Parts: sequence; C-alpha cells; structure tokens
Amino acid sequence: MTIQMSLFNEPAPSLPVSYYPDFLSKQEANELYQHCLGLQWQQNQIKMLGKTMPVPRLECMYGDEGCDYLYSKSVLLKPLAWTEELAGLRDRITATTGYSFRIVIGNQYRSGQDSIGWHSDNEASMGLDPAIASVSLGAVRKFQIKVIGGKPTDFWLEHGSLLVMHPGCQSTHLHQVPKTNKFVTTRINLTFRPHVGGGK
Ligand SMILES: O=C(O)CCC(=O)C(=O)O
Ligand SMILES: [Fe+2]
Repeated sequence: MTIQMSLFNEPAPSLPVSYYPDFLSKQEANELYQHCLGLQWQQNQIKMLGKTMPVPRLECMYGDEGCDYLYSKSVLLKPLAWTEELAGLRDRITATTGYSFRIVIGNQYRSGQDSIGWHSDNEASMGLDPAIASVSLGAVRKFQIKVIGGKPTDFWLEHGSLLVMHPGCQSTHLHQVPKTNKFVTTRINLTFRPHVGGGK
C-alpha cells in the first residue's frame, strides 16, 4: 500500500534553479539596459551539420583576460575588459548567490525570431558543474527548462530578474529561449559564468 501510494503521490521534482524576479529595481534595470545596448555586439557564425549560418541573436563577451570561450566547437568568444557596470553587477550576484564568475556572455534578441535552441552549457572551460547566473533586461521572453527526456517548465524572464542555474543543472537539464511569432521588442540577457583558464 505505501509503495503504491508513493508511486502516485511523488511531488513534482524541483528544478535546480532559483528565480529572483525583482533582483534589480526598475530604475537599475532601465539604466543597465541602456548601458548594455552600447556593448560591442557581434553577429557570429556557427557551423552546424556541415553548414555555416548566422547565430540567431547578437553576442558579446566581457571577462578576465585570457578567458576565451569556445562553444559548439565553432564560435570563439574573446573577453573584452569588464565595464564598471558589468563588474558591479557580477559582484552583486556573487554577494547574493555565493558563486564566483570570471566571464559574462551577452545575448541580444532583436525580435521574436532571435532565439537559442535546446542546449546545456557544459563547455569544459567553465570547469565541472558550473553555476551560471542569468540577468534579463528589456522584453520578456519565455525560457524553458527540462530534465533530459522530460517535459519543459516555462519561466517568463522579466526585466531586471535573475535566474540562477545551480551546479549540476547543466548535466541533468536542457534549456532554451524559443522563437515566437508574437511581436516582441529587444531583450538582452547576461550570463555570468566561471572559467578555469586565463591569468590570475
Ligand atoms: O537568454 C537566455 O535567457 C538564455 C541564454 C543561454 O541559455 C545561454 O547564453 O547559454
Ligand atoms: Fe544556456
């Protein structure tokens, strides 16, 4: 009886993430969004299944010297020096979460047609089981996360919010920001990450 009950009464497994909808005040989020619009955005190319195509969003990376980041075996990001604003935000996230970061990757979604497909961030350059902290600015987009082989859970990542993917999340779960045909204005996302290379 108890065995049977436990089969049906299992609570939904909790996700290895924490969400802080009001991490930044509206004014802080507005100011940071303006700052981020002026970052050095690039249109990178990605090689997939033997084809080269534009990454469906703009990207930039800031961080400690020498912390190069290669993903999908084809896109190489080289860190620009931290801006005061990004370094301040990094330190604030560390104070809240206890996690340390050496790079931040920016994604700019210009419209609903910009996106990032299902993936996990498991590049060896971040070390084993990285904690990744993600700040969202501008338009609200749907972020989906699922255990590999499972059903997705949706988060609507608000202007000024912080989503933390805890250590282990990248080994057990996938996440994405899907395309949408609804009209959406620009969204900027900043993912703060550890890095095992570079100086210091
Ligand atoms: O834009 C987002 O919220 C997620 C970005 C992301 O998953 C990534 O840069 O790896
Ligand atoms: Fe990701």
